Amino acid sequence: MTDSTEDTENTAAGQWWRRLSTGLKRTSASIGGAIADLVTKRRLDHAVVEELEEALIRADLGMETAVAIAGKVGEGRYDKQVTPEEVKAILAAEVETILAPVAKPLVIDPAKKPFVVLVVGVNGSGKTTTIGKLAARLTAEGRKVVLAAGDTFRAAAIEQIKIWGTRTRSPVIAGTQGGDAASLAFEALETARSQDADVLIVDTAGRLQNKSTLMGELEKIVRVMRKVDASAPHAVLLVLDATVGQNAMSQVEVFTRTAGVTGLVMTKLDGTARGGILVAVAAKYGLPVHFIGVGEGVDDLAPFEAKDFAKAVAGIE
Ligand SMILES: Nc1nc2c(ncn2[C@@H]2O[C@H](COP(=O)(O)OP(=O)(O)OP(=O)(O)O)[C@@H](O)[C@H]2O)c(=O)[nH]1
Repeated sequence: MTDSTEDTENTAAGQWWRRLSTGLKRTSASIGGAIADLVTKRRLDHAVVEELEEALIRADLGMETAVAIAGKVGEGRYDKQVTPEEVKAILAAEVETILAPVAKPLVIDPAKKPFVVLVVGVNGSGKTTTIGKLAARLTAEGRKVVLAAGDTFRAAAIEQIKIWGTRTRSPVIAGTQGGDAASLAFEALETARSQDADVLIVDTAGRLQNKSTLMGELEKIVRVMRKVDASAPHAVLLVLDATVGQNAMSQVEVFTRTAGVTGLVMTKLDGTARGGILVAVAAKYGLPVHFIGVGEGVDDLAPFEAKDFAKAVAGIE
């Protein structure tokens, strides 16, 4: 590796770190503020540990995780003066331990051509934006991507996908609003195959209010695509909006049952003080987390990295 490549990589990594830590400011400020308030002037005691537990629960890390982490902070430190930095370091280490096993890249198997990625999630969770960002990333890596505007429920979603298609020079297979999503997915897979595409990304509607319709529609999309490729879809990504907090848990439950989710993307971590929800989801479900989103821009989606995320949540610079 030449020096200049190394520089570029360092800069890119540095830029992402800034985006991530800025994006997670609301979460880290809430936790960090609580830690500073709690331990700056007091020796560690039961009450401090309990208050820390509460701060972690408020940041949506989940009851069990919050209790476990606060317990770790207390271990062997009662009646001692600890610094906020020490507590943040323990917090980051514990969060990293929980997240490391789930931080897994989305691996595009070149033997599957096209590699079919089905994207599911409730309305407004950020599916379409994530698909656009993902298409940008994959095309930048030299892959040929085709997009399927399978959220036929909303005209705006179809338009949005088309814009991303133009931006990333990816063909978009789109029907009309109210059209049949499954036949669109079928047509998209045939087209992607005939165009020798590497990846097909399929958007879907996410009307959670009617679970049986949702289930029926997703099952139909899968069934129909399997007529073209019996192994499709090769990845089913569930897009979760971090701002919904604990509600994300029930979404994971519904979609894993109905859509055979293989991995998660968590968006809008920049818009909430409760980014700890990612930790709670990881601790409970153990599903791979592939990407996180910290903004609306094309560069605001990055592969999920446990150590960086843990440091950002704890507010370590
Ligand atoms: N701040 C922030 N906004 C995001 C992020 N990801 C998506 N958004 C915004 O969230 C809104 C909803 O995103 P969409 O991509 O339209 O969501 P969707 O799940 O496709 O929604 P439907 O088309 O209604 O199913 C848009 O305004 C996006 O710009 C993120 O990581 N951070």
